[in-house]
Amino acid sequence: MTVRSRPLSPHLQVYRWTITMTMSILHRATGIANYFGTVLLVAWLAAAAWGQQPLNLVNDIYGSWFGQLVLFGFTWSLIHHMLGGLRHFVWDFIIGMEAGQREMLAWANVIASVVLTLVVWTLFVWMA
Ligand code: HEM
Repeated sequence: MTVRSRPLSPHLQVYRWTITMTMSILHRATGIANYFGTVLLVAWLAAAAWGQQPLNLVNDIYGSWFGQLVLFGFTWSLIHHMLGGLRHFVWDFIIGMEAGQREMLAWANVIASVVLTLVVWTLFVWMA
């Protein structure tokens, strides 16, 4: 029996890496991060309902440099994911799908997520 060489589907390494590919992965990654971040929010609310001592403990943990780093990341993840969701909403109207527009929307998502996260933390954490 002769073995015919079949066409191979292109491997991931064949593709040129694009910002839209990165955003696709980031959207799912931030979605997963949002699940874990929501657990942190629930833990804080549960501690508050439990009493002053558990609340102080959670506040101390969240107020540490590591806690602040995680909360900053969670804020960025939420905002980045929300803006990504709005990007999908825009696409639902078949707008912003052309070459160039996709990249522009992707960069706008990245830049706006960083700017908005800094605005939220400046107003509600650093200046509060
Ligand atoms: C804590 C809040 C949220 C959590 C835990 C969450 C979680 C997730 C996860 C895990 C995915 C990936 C699903 C998959 O790829 O199979 C996802 C996708 C998605 N999320 Fe969220 N999400 C949250 C908030 C939001 C918000 C606020 C928006 C809109 C403003 C949004 C819009 C979307 C959209 C449109 C997709 C689908 C994207 C696609 O089709 O590729 N999400 N979300």
